[in-house]
Amino acid sequence: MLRKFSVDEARNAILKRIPLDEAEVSPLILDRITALFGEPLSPEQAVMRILRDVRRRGDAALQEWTQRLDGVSLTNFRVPKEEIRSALQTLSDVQLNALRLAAERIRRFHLAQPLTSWLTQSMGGTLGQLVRPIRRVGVYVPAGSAPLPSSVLMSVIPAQVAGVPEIVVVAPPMRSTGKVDPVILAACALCGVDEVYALGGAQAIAALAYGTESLPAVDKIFGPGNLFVTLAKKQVFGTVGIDGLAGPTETVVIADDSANPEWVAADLLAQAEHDPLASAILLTPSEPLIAQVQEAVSCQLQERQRAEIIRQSLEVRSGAVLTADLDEAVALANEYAPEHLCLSVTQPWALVPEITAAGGIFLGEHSFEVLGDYVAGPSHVMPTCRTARFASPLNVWDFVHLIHLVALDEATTKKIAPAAAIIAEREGLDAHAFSARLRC
Ligand SMILES: NC(=O)c1ccc[n+]([C@@H]2O[C@H](COP(=O)([O-])OP(=O)(O)OC[C@H]3O[C@@H](n4cnc5c(N)ncnc54)[C@H](O)[C@@H]3O)[C@@H](O)[C@H]2O)c1
Ligand SMILES: N[C@H](CO)Cc1c[nH]c[nH+]1
Ligand SMILES: [Zn+2]
Repeated sequence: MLRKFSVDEARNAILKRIPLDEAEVSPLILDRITALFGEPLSPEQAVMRILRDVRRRGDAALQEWTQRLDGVSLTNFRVPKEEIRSALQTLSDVQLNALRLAAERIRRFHLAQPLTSWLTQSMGGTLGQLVRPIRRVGVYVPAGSAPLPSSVLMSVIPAQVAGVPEIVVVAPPMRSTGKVDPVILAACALCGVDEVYALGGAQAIAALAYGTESLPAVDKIFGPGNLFVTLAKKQVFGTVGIDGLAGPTETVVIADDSANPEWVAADLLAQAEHDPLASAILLTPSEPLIAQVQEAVSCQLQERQRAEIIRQSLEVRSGAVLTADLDEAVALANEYAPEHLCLSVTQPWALVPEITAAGGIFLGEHSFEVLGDYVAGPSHVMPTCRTARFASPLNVWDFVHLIHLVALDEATTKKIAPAAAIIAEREGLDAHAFSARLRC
């Protein structure tokens, strides 16, 4: 059931339930942690334990955590290259063509993002910035409750467009076989990735960050994941870079009377099926629409295969909120800063100038979010947990870093060095001032 909230109720309930905040984590998750770890721990503490252990004991710890959390006993995590290549044969032509179409559109979108080094001679001598791809990156591909080959494409292709030379993929092993799901391997093969490890959760993030006997560390970690993956990325930041916190999916739909309630309901349920911690919120000034969407949700839910997950996520971080008007809906969305913001209103473009925080905006009923998940073109790896207030969706700039270049000529040096000396003296840094004065 999609519950109805006033704006104030929503602010005090669904909108403040950010899963990274320990107090807001559902009791179900805490119970499972207690069962797994033998004592009550916060998700953050549980993740810290796993990270420390992998850092200390390398592959032995990976084996133990993979057994405990994913239920399989592995001694070799690297997927043989031949297994990656032959996974392509497990796909039907129709599936392969769909992935190819997605890959092509994702590549074209990212090729349109300019990555430019530049030099200027306008400030005396030469100044500039060099764009350098990151040398070795790790891409996490979720597969705990569903294998997401689309996430391979959405991270690997921007990395390739940026010119990253070494791309490593990690994905949890399947409980049934201990292997990475062939559909994930097929997506890797399609992109030409041949370094893949059967590792999931916080243990995979630890291996990428610290390195183990079998997995050389990377420089930066990318990709979406559940609460544990996201907390692990947050905790290893500094040892390695991370793209951001692309955790449990969030969708906000702003709708008016013109919206099709069936479609709105379908879009909310689509994201709610990702995770019990996913968030699916309708913001609308239309009371009749809320009733119609509630009805459509209840009806569609009966047909959905992942109804149990959807039910949980509708309980925790989801609902329909009655706003005074569309302006209030936009203001609330800006406060929440959702990963996806869908505008099912007659004039979606009119709202865009007012939107200040969201991972991606989907305009009109024909730009529904599921297209963004797979085939629209932009990466579906997007900021969650209110980080869209300051973070961006995954893009080619995430895979490079800048190096500044300073090559001043003598005349310019003589002109500006005295100012450097004066500032240094005021800072009380005598050796700096001396160095500058020597050149004046
Ligand atoms: N924001 C984005 O861009 C984006 C994109 C795609 C998917 N997602 C999100 O990715 C997530 C995928 O989650 P998933 O669970 O299906 O797969 P996952 O691969 O992210 O996580 C599975 C792993 O979590 C670990 N784990 C599970 N329970 C644990 C526990 N109690 N303690 C410690 N570790 C535990 C296990 O090691 C397991 O391998 C969803 O939340 C989905 O919404 C986000
Ligand atoms: N909705 C997810 C992003 O939050 C991406 C995804 C992958 N597969 C299906 N959906
Ligand atoms: Zn999705």
